[in-house]
Parts: sequence; structure tokens; C-alpha cells
Amino acid sequence: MIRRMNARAAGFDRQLGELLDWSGMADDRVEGIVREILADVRQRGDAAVVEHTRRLDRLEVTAAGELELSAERLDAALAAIPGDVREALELAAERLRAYAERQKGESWSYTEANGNVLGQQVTPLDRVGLYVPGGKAAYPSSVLMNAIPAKVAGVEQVIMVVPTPDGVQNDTVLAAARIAGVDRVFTVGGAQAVGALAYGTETIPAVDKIVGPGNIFVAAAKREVFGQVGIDMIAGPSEILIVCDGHTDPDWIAMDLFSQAEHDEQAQSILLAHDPDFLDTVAASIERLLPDQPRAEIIAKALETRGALIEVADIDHAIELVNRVAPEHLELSFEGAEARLGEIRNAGAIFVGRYTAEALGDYCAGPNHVLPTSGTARFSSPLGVYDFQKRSSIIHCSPAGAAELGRIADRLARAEGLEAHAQSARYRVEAEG
Ligand SMILES: NC(=O)c1ccc[n+]([C@@H]2O[C@H](COP(=O)([O-])OP(=O)(O)OC[C@H]3O[C@@H](n4cnc5c(N)ncnc54)[C@H](O)[C@@H]3O)[C@@H](O)[C@H]2O)c1
Ligand SMILES: N[C@H](CO)Cc1c[nH]c[nH+]1
Ligand SMILES: [Zn+2]
Repeated sequence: MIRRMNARAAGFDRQLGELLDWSGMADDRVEGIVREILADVRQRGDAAVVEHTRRLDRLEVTAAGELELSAERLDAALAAIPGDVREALELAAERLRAYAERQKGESWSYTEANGNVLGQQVTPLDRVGLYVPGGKAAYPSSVLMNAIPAKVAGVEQVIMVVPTPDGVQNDTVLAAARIAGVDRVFTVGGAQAVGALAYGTETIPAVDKIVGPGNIFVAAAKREVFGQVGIDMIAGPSEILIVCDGHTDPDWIAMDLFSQAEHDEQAQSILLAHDPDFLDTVAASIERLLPDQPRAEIIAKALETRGALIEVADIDHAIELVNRVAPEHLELSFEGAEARLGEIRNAGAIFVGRYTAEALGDYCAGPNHVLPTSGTARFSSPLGVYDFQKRSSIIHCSPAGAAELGRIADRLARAEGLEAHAQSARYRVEAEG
């Protein structure tokens, strides 16, 4: 049921284009719904948030204050989850923090001979909104992945929103929020949550940037409020692309393909290998292992609609395709993979060697699992501490340095016909004599 393709066959480029095409972006209907909710939240604040939450998540609240969870509630969640899960969350958080610490950008400056000081000052964002999906599944790991880099960057207030349909709260998500140091949590989701974070209401504070994945309503709302606030990215369905030399256990490869396919019917799992017999063996592993998977239906649908086992000429050919696809996750499951790393230009995260299962990166390796999807790894990067920091330029002129720059600026300003600029610069030149 997973399609077979040959990258040397006529028409492959067109087939590949069709395979990669993802047109799941919000349509006019979704955009209309989202715009109405956002406008309502902007105009009526808390009242609108409460109304939409009652309507869409069937939550029995009468005032926005009831949407906030107390610190005691987060502590109780942490105490309620099984000890081994708590330990795993804490270990993962520690590893994410250690990695994030290395990403931290620092301020810098240098002094010129004329005494001018030039530099860049790095500051954390003041307040960030973290969207945690809660409609169909809960992702405590995503809470850690989004909140930890924000805290490492020095963001003072991380405000988390999470829908709790029918009032059902997920203790593991709340425990992860507690471990990651989230400051405030509101049980609100969808476009109304994004609107509240973007515009602010009487109860929910406006933030500087909204991060975190969500469904089509959340993605459309984030796109709509961009400009009013920053956003991280618009994430599409999960993707994995594996390059294998035919010597990795085919069951391992099949399960790695499943690991992303189980996220979503729209997820994309692709294997590239030069040996057609190996592709047959992996296809057989897929057939055998799939029925026992709890999410078999989702996996089957994803593999059928967007999955592929592709025969390539050799590793060089595979690497050329990798750079065209620009996958979210790339597994290099072949001998000598490390030596080829420099040739990979486009990929969100690269998992090197047969033992490096992508799933390890989803939970605990250290790097972030929020990654560019749908080919956007050509121009964007994993979520990181840098997404929660901004830079200000520093220019501090000495009298002599101002005179030197003033002469250059005077000429350029007059060439642009901007006399006030020119005069402003000349004042400093004249003051120096
Ligand atoms: N890329 C990643 O790292 C990553 C991680 C976790 C989850 N995800 C993705 O996030 C998504 C989560 O989606 P979800 O639905 O489970 O949760 P969600 O929290 O994103 O969406 C639930 C909210 O959608 C709104 N909504 C639902 N139907 C609506 C309607 N008809 N009109 C207006 N609003 C409506 C409601 O307000 C509800 O609170 C999935 O697609 C999942 O694959 C991605
Ligand atoms: N693979 C997902 C991002 O593409 C992240 C995730 C969360 N939980 C498991 N996996
Ligand atoms: Zn995953």
C-alpha cells in the first residue's frame, strides 16, 4: 500500500512534485471563521473569549478568571503523574536546557581607532505566548520544546494556553508546564486563544510573540495576527525522509517511517535506497508490523497518500534528492554518514547513523522538535533560543568619530536630497573643527 517509485524513471520529477505537494493550508471558509473570532476577541475581550470557549470547547465557564489555572493546580498535576513519567520529563527538560544554553546569543561590541563603539545588544522578549494543542491529542514534549528555550533566553513571562474540551485537563501537559517554568496557564484554545494573546484582554495579557503548533484554525489565526505580534512558524504535517544503504534492520526502518506517519493522516514518510530488494524487505516489514500498531489506521492512510519507497542510483543521488525535498527530519542510515554531513544543505534536523532514531529527537536528545516543514528548511531553522531573543544595534560616537562619519553622511545625505540629515551630521563635523 505504500507507493514504490524509481528516481531514474521518466516522469519522476513530476511524480516527486506531486508527492511533496501539501495543500492543507487554511481555505476561505476557515479564514472567514478565524477572522470573525479574532475581531470579536479584539473588540469584546474576555466576554468573547468566554463565549467562544463555551461554544467550541464546551467548557462551563462564566468569567475569564476561571480560565486561569493556579500554581497549586500545576503542582498537583506534577504530583499526580506516574513517577517514571515525571522522571523522564525532568531528564528530557535537563537535556533540552543544556542544548539551549549553547544557543544563547550574546551581546558584542568593538571600538574603532577614532573612539567609536559599535555593537549589538541582545535582549530577551518580555512576554511570550505558548500555544499547546489540546483538541485531539496532548503533547507534553511540545510544552518542554517551546517553553525551555524561551526561559533560557530570559523571557520573564511565558503564558501558556491550552484548550480543555469538556473540561478535561491533561495532567502530564500541566506537569510539563510546571517543570519548564511556565508562568501562567489559561485553558483556552483555537483562534480565541491566539486572539487573546495577540490583542490582550482584561484577563489574558498581550504577548510579543506566539509560538507552538496547532490545528488549521490555530495556524490561520497565527498567520492573521502576524505583524501585531511575532510568530515562530506555520508548521505543516510531520515528515521523515530516510536514506539507507540497505544494511539497517528493515524493521527499524519501517518503525521509523511509522513514527512520523502516526502523527497525522497527512504526515509524510519517505525512504530512499539503491537496492530494490531492500525496498521489498522494508515493504514486507511494514505489512507485518502495521496491524499491531495502536494508530494503524492513521499510519496506513499517511503511508498510502503521502508515503513512498524510492529507488535511487546511489548515496550521491539520494543526497541530491534530500536537498530538493528539504525534509523536516532526515535520517542518514548508512555507513560513513558522518563524512557526508557537509553535503546536506536543506533539512530541519539530521539524525546521523543507524542508531539515531528520529523519535529520540522528538523527546529527549536535546535539539528542538519544532522544525521547519513542507520544504521550508530551505530558508528556516529549528525553534531555538534565538527565536526568543532580539538584537538592537549600538552606535556610540566619540567627538572625533562623529566628525569622521559626519563627512561621509553629509555627502550621502545630499546625494539623496535629504538636507536635514546632512545638516545634522555637519553640526558634529563643525563642532570638532
Ligand atoms: N509540528 C509539531 O511539532 C506538532 C506537535 C504537536 C501537534 N501538532 C499538530 O497540532 C494539531 C493539533 O490539533 P488539535 O485539533 O488536536 O488541537 P488544537 O488545540 O490545535 O485545536 C483545538 C481548537 O480548535 C478550535 N476549533 C476546532 N474546531 C473548530 C471550528 N469548527 N471552528 C472554530 N474553531 C474550531 C477550538 O477552539 C479548539 O479549542 C495537529 O494537527 C497536530 O498534528 C504538531
Ligand atoms: N515529531 C513531532 C514534530 O514533527 C513532534 C512530536 C511530539 N511528540 C512526538 N513527536
Ligand atoms: Zn513525532
